[in-house]
Amino acid sequence: MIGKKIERAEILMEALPYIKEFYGKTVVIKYGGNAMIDEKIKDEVVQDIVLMKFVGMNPVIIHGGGPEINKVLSKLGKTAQFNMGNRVTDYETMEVVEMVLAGKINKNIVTKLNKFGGKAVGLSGTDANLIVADKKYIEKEGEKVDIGYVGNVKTINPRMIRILEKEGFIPVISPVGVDEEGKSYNINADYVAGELAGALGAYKFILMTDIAGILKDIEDKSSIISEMSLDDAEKLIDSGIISGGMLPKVDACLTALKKGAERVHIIDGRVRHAILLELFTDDGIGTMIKKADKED
Ligand SMILES: Nc1ncnc2c1ncn2[C@@H]1O[C@H](COP(=O)(O)OP(=O)(O)O)[C@@H](O)[C@H]1O
Ligand SMILES: CC(=O)N[C@@H](CCC(=O)OP(=O)(O)O)C(=O)O
Repeated sequence: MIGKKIERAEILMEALPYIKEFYGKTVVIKYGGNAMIDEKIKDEVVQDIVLMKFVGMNPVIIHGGGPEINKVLSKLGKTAQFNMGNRVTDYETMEVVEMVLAGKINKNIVTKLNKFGGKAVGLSGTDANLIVADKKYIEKEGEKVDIGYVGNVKTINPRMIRILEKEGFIPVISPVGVDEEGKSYNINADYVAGELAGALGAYKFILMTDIAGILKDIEDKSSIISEMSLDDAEKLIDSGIISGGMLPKVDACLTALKKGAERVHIIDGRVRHAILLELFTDDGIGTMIKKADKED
C-alpha cells in the first residue's frame, strides 16, 4: 500500500514540481490526540513538518490531546463527560486541560521539532491574546445548557504567528482561549484550527485524525470520498452521513474555507508520511474539500 513502504526521499522526488507552488505559503496542521499513537509516529510526523519548513513552507501546528486529558482525569478519579463533542469542563478539569495541553503535549511536540532541526515555539491562546474566547453554551431543546469553562473562538490575533513565521519559527498552538478578564477556556481543537486556518488565509488546512478521511459508509474503508465541494459536505451533514466526531472536523473545514483558507484535507495521521503524501502526490490519501466544483 502507498504510504507503507514509500520513504521521505521518494515522496520528495514526486514533490519537486509542487515545492515552488507552496513556497512561502502557510499550511495549518491540526494534530489530533487520536493520531498521536506513539512516539515513533510522532517523530516521523514532526520530521515531515521540519522538512516542509526547510523547503520554504510555513507550517503552523495546532494540537489536540483529548485522550491524554482523559487519562489524567481518570488518575484523579474524574470521569470524562462530553456534550455535543465538547468536554464538560468544571474548574478542576480546566486546570487539568491547561496543564496537559499547554504543558505536556505542547512541550512534547516543540521538543521533538527542535530535536529534528526545526525552530519551534509553543503558544497557547493566552500568549499575545492569540485566541480570544467567550463562554460557550449548548442549545438543547430550546434551552441553554452550561458546560463550564468551554469557549467559542471570538477573535484570532495572528500577529505573533506572522512574526514567528517570518523569523523562521514553527508555531505550535494549544487550543486554550482567554477572555477579556483573563479567564481560560477549553476549546475543541478542531474549531480552533478552523478559525486559525481562516484567519491566516492558509493555503492548506490539514486535519490529522484516526480515520482515512470522509467515508460514504463508515464500515467500509474503501468508500472514502477523495474530493468534494463545500456544498457536498453540507449535504452529507444534512443527510447524517457525516456524524459524531467527524462533525466538528467538517464544521471546522467549512469555517476555514468560508473565512479564507484555500483547501482543506482530512487525513489519517497514523499513516507514515501522511502529510507529504496528501500534499505531494496526485491522488493524495484522504479527503480534500474545496469551495466549489468549478475550481481546479
Ligand atoms: N462519514 C464519516 N466518515 C468518517 N468518519 C466518520 C464519519 N461520520 C462519523 N465519523 C466518525 O468520526 C470519527 C473521527 O472523529 P474523532 O474520533 O473525534 O477524531 P479526533 O480524535 O481526531 O478529533 C471517526 O473515527 C468516525 O467514527
Ligand atoms: C471543549 C473540548 O472538548 N476541548 C477538547 C480540547 C482537546 C481536543 O480537542 O483534542 P483532540 O483534538 O485530541 O480531540 C478536550 O477537552 O478534549
